[in-house]
Amino acid sequence: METQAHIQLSPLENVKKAIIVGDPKRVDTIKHFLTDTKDLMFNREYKSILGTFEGENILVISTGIGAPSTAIAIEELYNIGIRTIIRVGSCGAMQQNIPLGELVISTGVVRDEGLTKKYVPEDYPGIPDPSLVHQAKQLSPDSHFGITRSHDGFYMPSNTETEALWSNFGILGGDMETSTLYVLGTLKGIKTLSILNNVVLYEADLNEGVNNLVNEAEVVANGEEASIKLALTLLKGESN
Ligand SMILES: O=P(O)(O)O[C@H]1O[C@H](CO)[C@@H](O)[C@H]1O
Ligand SMILES: O=c1cc[nH]c(=O)[nH]1
Repeated sequence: METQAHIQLSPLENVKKAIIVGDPKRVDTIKHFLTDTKDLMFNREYKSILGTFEGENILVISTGIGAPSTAIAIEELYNIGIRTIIRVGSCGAMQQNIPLGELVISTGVVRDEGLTKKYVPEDYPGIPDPSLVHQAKQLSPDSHFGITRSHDGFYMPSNTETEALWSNFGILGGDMETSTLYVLGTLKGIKTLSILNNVVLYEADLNEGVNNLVNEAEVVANGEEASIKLALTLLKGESN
């Protein structure tokens, strides 16, 4: 198989599981949790490494921000033989009871972006692999499980109103890649899950306990670490 145009990878022997992240810097963070690591490629927004977690080979790659670059990554990961993908991402909370650094695990997603509508009609659901959700609930019962929303416009003037609308329907948090992962995953037969670390409180829910910036950074970093450990443990248990 030819090297894939954007991720610049070819099939890797005995590598069928991947973690995707938006931010290329998070690839380096995850590297600390792996052994036998090898830097692979860094082309455009796609930075990749290979490593081992408790005997399991794991590919880690960044997608950049948003649906189009994520779809390219997923298509090309599929082409090189990846069949389970967990997103280790960040989100903004859409409920006031979700503190910074707590995990939101998406059990379904509102497809409020443009790209997946070009693949399937709007009525098509965005859902993860049910067995990964089940295992995540057992491993991390205190995480927030529920529906999330993926969007295209981080700085849209209408964001406050749009988020209030979806918050009233019980949506837990927002990111920009989960819907792409879930829709393409279902279409292609890739097992998927999205684990999101909350980095932004909903509305003005800033309480005094987390008002200190240093403390906030630490709490968010702890959440990121928890999301990485959960993803790696889930991938290790996967029989794919
Ligand atoms: O932290 P990552 O994984 O990039 O995820 C979130 O952060 C970015 C926005 O700042 C978007 O990509 C959003 O989905
Ligand atoms: O508020 C946020 C934070 C991260 N990602 C988003 O899409 N929104």
